[in-house]
Amino acid sequence: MAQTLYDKVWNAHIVEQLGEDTLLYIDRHLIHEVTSPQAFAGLNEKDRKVRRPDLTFGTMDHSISTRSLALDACGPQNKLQLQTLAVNCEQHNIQLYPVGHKNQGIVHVIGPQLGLIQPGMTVVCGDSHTATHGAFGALAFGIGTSQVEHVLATQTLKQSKGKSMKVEVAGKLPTGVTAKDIILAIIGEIGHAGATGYVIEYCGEAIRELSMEQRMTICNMSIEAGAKAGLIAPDQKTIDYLNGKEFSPTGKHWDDAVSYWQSLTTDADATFDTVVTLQAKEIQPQITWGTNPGQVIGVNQAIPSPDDFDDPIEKESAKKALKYMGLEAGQTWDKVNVSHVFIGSCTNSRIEDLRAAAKIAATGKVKSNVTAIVVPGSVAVKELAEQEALDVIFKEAGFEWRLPGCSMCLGMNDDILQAGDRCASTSNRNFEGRQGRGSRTHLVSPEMAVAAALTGNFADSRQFGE
Ligand SMILES: CC(C)[C@H](C(=O)O)[C@@H](O)C(=O)O
Ligand code: SF4
Repeated sequence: MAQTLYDKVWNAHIVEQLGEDTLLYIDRHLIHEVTSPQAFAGLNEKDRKVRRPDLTFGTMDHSISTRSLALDACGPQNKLQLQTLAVNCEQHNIQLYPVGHKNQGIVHVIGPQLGLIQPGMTVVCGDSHTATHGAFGALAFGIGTSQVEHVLATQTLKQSKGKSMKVEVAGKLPTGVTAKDIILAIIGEIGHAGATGYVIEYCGEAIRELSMEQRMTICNMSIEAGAKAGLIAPDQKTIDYLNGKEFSPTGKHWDDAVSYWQSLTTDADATFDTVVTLQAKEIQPQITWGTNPGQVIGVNQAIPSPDDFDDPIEKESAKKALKYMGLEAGQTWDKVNVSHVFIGSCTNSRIEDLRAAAKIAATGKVKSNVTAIVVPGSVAVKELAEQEALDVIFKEAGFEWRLPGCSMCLGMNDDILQAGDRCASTSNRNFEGRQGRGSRTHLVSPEMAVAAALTGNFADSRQFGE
């Protein structure tokens, strides 16, 4: 029978069928300080060992400071959480990349960067943005803390199979429009719960043309459309990206792996439960105006009115969102001033993001009433950016250049906004209070974030030219 990529990866990992559910083998388990302590406590209580410590990798990312390497820089609670991760990894023989290690960074940035994520793998992490790794054609999804314990103990996980959705982005993307704009436009189209219960496969010319890092930006936000996971079939770009990475296979293993990876495509006659098609040429730089990622419009569109929505729930939600965001129907983006700009997060903190941002930053200065920070996704990204002197460009333009971590994406450290602050943010969530109580988040691409920093309001990044 014809199979989708999702079917192929799923079927290759079935350990046992348990009624409606399936016990899946897990190839890679990533852990961080926030969702692992209770899982380890559970194991320790029952005197269990980690079944495959060699398949488990840890990093510190959420609760760390972006100004100091000291574990106590963000207070005793954060320090305790970080130390607990270190003790657990030590005790269970798990490779940890703590603050100060050359491999440290946001969990979804370091996994791919180290070659830990390969096509056809099952990848889990106690973190909803694990979907990022689907960019490699790996079935990757976030799990809860009790499931983290289950995977640590057994290297398996009970799952129910999702429905399949094909999202095709046809044709070529206009110049100056980015992967972030594609995924925001997709979520705008299907809604923030539009893919609930589905695994999405992204395809079409515009997706094929994206680099691996751009594909990660797309898959990263699958969860923001409600999807269980997002996938992109591996191709030559995937193989080239993985070639020579620290944990990539070598020699004969590499050749065998590559021929397996090349089989990981959806069969031509396979069918999906739902198909959505977008025309790439219609996508323009996107900005969220509301408090979920589906409340998004193009930079040249005016803020909508609740009356524009027929659905009573959407109408009400728009009304509430506009109030919270302090916006008025009909307002144009050039009239919306920002107080903060955040470039970072597992969506947009990789080297290509920083290069694209720096190119625009080089053309001007951050407005004096705007606080703008750049937080690289990992130590490796930071070092590469510094080799390329991107940090110099950012600092000369008036941006702060920070240490790697999740930072202002969710403010589990001291990078927090105050009530009423308005932030152009390259992250992935814009719900009420996400970056601090009462703060207002607008999700944008790195290019659009820099454009907002330089003008003090939202502006079309394409006007900054080549
Ligand atoms: C802290 C963690 C559990 C959380 C997640 O699962 O996504 C965080 O990474 C986030 O982005 O909100
Ligand atoms: S960068 Fe943001 S979205 Fe990504 S893992 Fe960290 S907190 Fe979650």
